[in-house]
Amino acid sequence: MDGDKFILSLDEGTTSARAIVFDRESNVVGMGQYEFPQHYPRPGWVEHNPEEIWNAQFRAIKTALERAKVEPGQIAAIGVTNQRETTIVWDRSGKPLYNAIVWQCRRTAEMVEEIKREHGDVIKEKTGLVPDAYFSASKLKWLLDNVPGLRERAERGEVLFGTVDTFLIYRLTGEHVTDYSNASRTMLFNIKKLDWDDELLEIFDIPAEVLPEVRESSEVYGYTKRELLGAEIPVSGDAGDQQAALFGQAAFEAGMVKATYGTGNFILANTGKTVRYSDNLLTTIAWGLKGKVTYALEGSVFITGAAVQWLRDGIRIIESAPETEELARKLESNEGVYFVPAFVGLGAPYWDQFARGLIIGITRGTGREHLARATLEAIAYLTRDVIEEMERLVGIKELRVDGGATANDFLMEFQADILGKRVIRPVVKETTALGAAYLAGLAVDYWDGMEEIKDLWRAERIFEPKMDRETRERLYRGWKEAVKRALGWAKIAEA
Ligand SMILES: Nc1ncnc2c1ncn2[C@@H]1O[C@H](COP(=O)(O)OP(=O)(O)O)[C@@H](O)[C@H]1O
Ligand SMILES: O=P(O)(O)OC[C@H](O)CO
Repeated sequence: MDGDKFILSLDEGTTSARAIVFDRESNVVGMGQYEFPQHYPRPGWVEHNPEEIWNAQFRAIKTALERAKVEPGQIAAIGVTNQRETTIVWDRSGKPLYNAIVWQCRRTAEMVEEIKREHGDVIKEKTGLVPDAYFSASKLKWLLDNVPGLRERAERGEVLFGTVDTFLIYRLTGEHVTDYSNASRTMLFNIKKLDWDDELLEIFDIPAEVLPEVRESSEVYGYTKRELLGAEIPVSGDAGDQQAALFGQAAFEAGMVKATYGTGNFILANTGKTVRYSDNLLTTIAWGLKGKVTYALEGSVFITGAAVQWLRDGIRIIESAPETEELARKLESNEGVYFVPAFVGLGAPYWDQFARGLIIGITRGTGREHLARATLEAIAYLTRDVIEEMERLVGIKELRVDGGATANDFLMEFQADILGKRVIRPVVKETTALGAAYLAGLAVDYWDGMEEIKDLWRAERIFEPKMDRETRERLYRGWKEAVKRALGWAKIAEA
């Protein structure tokens, strides 16, 4: 292929939209990133304005191209990856009909509790998901039931639904599509039959007219409208951000595991062609590629890096996230202080919508450094909770890590210690964007195949576990006790 061509990856996350230009060796050639506002109309509700997402994303594209000194005509393909589950409805002109309901939003928690009682088993069997307000189905039902006139318009075929990938691809190309990995997070998609499921559509009362077409994660969906960038570029990669990160880590074989440390932590284990079920983990589609679907087990931890943000912006005991490392290293141990950051309930493996945060073990000598250390340790414990559960089903040798908080060496060392496993940090930290770039590039033969991609992956640093087993287990027992005390708290407090 042409030597001076590049791949543009759009990584639309929960708090910011990024665009990255990659070259054939998977180097970052240019990047743009813009935050967009978070809207909290009521306690526990989280929304984004789709126009604000689009504007941030489009500006990021422009900035990335400028910084890379690359013309749109030099882009061989575009890949899209996104915060998952977040639900948008728009009309055929591309105009949003309500704010996006974000994956973190809890407005449908009660609705889901009710649906779960009657249909929990069938939902788990067909979608691989644990019924929770986290997924798109209840959010879409809420919109159809609460936005005046929306259901009638939807039944007339005037309304399009999608996760953020679908919205962006619609704006870029005019095509109404999603990929298997994103569809598998809606709670409306049958992950074995690989199709939207009539029974689930009935349970959630969703008219099929609103649904996008589901495609593989690596194929040409359409071409960018000329008026946007002055070129018609193939959009040919689409995957949910966590699945894209698994791909970007070149975790192509069954048993390979990655953890992404961002706002939350998302731990995914490739299970190959096998659909594996676990009571407390999600079964999800990793990607659809060249006629084959790869599955994964996932543990979604809702709040990890967000707890570090809370130290900074909430109780303001630090000025920047990296400061937590310096503070944590001032102590030899947590001295019995634990922090369970269950701000929005707990996800995997506890799935308790009513858990709330707690800090326990405080004495007169407790200071900032204890809180900083307890926050970082909590991230590692929450990750171990998921890995323990995964190990019942798949053998795990080591953990590949990525995401903003992996810059914290104390956290990485403690993670290796508390897992008793190697933790491997790759050279390219932008694994999510890279995964989407790979998917896009493979579809247009920019890269030859998975073998070439595997060879591009490089470890930057390996963290070996150093803690003795007894200490590790003693500390972890303390964590489990702290979690027990956080469970169901919202209900207790209400009563
Ligand atoms: N050095 C650090 N130590 C601990 N946490 C960090 C550090 N740097 C960033 N973080 C946390 O990582 C998160 C940002 O990571 P990022 O991958 O950009 O997340 P997202 O894509 O979810 O917005 C923030 O929540 C931030 O608090
Ligand atoms: O925006 P991120 O990177 O925190 O990812 C969010 C997840 O996709 C939610 O499922």
